[in-house]
Amino acid sequence: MSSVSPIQIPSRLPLLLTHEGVLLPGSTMRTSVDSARNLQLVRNRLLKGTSLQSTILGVIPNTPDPASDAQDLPPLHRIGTAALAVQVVGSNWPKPHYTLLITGLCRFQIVQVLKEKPYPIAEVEQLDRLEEFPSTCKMREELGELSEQFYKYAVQILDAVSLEERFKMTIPLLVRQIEGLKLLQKTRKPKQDDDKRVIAIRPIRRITHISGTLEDEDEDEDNDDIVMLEKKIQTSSMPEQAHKVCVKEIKRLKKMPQSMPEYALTRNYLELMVELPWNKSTTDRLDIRAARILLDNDHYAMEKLKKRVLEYLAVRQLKNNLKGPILCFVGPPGVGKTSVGRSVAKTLGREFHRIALGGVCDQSDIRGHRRTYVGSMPGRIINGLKTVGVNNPVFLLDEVDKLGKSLQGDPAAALLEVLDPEQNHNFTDHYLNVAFDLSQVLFIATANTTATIPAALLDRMEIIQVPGYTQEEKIEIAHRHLIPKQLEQHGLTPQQIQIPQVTTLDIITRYTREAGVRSLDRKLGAICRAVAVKVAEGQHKEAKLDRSDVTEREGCREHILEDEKPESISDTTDLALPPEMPILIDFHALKDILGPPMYEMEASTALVADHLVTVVFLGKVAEGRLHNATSQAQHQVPQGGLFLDVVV
Ligand SMILES: Nc1ncnc2c1ncn2[C@@H]1O[C@H](COP(=O)(O)OP(=O)(O)OP(=O)(O)O)[C@@H](O)[C@H]1O
Repeated sequence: MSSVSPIQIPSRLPLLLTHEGVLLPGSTMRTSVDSARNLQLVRNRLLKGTSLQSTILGVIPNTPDPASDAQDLPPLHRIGTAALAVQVVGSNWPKPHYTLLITGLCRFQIVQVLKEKPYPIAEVEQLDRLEEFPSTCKMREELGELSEQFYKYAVQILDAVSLEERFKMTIPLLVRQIEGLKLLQKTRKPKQDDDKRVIAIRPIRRITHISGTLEDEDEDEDNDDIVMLEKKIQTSSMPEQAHKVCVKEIKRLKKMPQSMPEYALTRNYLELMVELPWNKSTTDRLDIRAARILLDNDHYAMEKLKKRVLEYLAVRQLKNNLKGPILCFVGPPGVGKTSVGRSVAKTLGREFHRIALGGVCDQSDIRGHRRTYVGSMPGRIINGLKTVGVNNPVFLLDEVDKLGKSLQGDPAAALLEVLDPEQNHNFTDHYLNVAFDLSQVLFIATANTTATIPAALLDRMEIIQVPGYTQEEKIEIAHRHLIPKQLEQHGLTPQQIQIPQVTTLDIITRYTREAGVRSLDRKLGAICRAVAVKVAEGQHKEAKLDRSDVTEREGCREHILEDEKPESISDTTDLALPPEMPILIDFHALKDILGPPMYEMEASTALVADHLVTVVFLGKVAEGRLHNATSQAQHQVPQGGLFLDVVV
């Protein structure tokens, strides 16, 4: 018991009759005042009275005040709460109305009603010691507040004057509350990433801190991620310098509020750092004989290129860790430069990554942006390493001759550091801001011409010219590589389609004009698509001419009479017949699929058969066309004839 003498409430109290909610000692509630007696009470006691005593009211629960004061006072609840009116807010519209903010002080019991009008006044007996509430009775207040929602129980709690009795009443209510929360948790679906620890912690959190539970869960997940990230940093095999930076950054991240924009930036940075293949590499398969077979299998002709690539690989086999030259394949489009690069990666058993440099005019594309920039990210080299996941891939720098220049710097200058074997073991991307060792990466560059490659870059590379193909080479490439690839892509088999060499020659001479084979490949794709439709529809009628007929007609196709023409692929008149295999692609089928020929034989090459010496004069033409025209002319010179190629 406290030695301080208890505060006494007045022995006569004006009564405020309420029927919504129960005010318990120590709690605060807002109550609406709109009935006659209660309005009188507010006007006379609270709005007119100025002493502290005039603000103390007796709040009687469970007793509705009649609408008019002409009616008798209803039977009053025996026990009430003495309350302090803290705030009065009122309005006269649409009818007089007040809202009171009242704080419960202590219980009292009505001894006798002294007056009924204009508002009831009663003689009361104080039941609680008033000074106990703020200090020792905190528990009682909390228990009271928690059970406020249960109106009927609240009235009973109010009636329970002795502390023991009050505990007896509130404990079952608390147990019910806890059971309810447990049930709620069971019905919630557990998240996939919830581990046992999280589940074990959550029920406790819910009971102690019910509001904002979802936010807590999000925070938990984020914290778990950071713990994982920290573990990854500790176990990663990054160099010491990078490790130090990561440790510093994760310390900052832990202290940072998640709402800060820098939080996401730092997190992304650390995630990249742990993902990078600092020490992860593939083992090279350096078998020159196997490499030769693989290169020969993948590419027809290109002897010079293949020879140099094999030399390069042989030196690598003999001397590991070669700081050799960077190979740069230069040639017209579609001659297989990229494709050879891919084969080199395959022969070495390394990962392959292509970096298209065409149109790149900002040096941060190569070297990344500093982290202070909004939307900063690493450059293409570091991105490529993250994609392949090893530190010794084959990087194909495609189209180095198409690098641009702008106010944002010269990307070619940034490439100098990447390609220099003396410097690239310390390559520093602006985003990472720590050195990454690129010395294990095998760089191969491709270009269409050396004319536009910056001199400093050209100086670091060994140029290997890849010339265009002759017609014979193109026919071989088509039949060995392109047609089987197209058939496979279109789900066709050699039993369903037959493309004779003479047709291929027709495509090469009449439908394409190129040094490489890309257009040829596209035309073959178009043929395969058309045949795929026929095969799928089952509406094809076999072309009636056999292969010998085709050979006979070579050179005099234009003179075939209309009635002698074989039925073409577009003839679908006889729908009842099943398709007869294989579908032969002859000149007429070609015309149906690809349309009329785009190029006719050039006069200069058509006439060569009659002359022993042919001179081809060519003006200013593209490199690819020049080679193509000369190779066509060379092809047409009869046995024993002399071919003279004069370029003006
Ligand atoms: N000698 C060859 N043997 C087999 N296929 C070839 C040969 N030359 C080119 N090809 C095929 O031609 C296609 C185009 O080749 P690729 O993309 O490598 O050309 P490119 O020279 O890199 O062209 P660009 O300069 O436009 O990038 C590929 O499908 C490739 O397989």
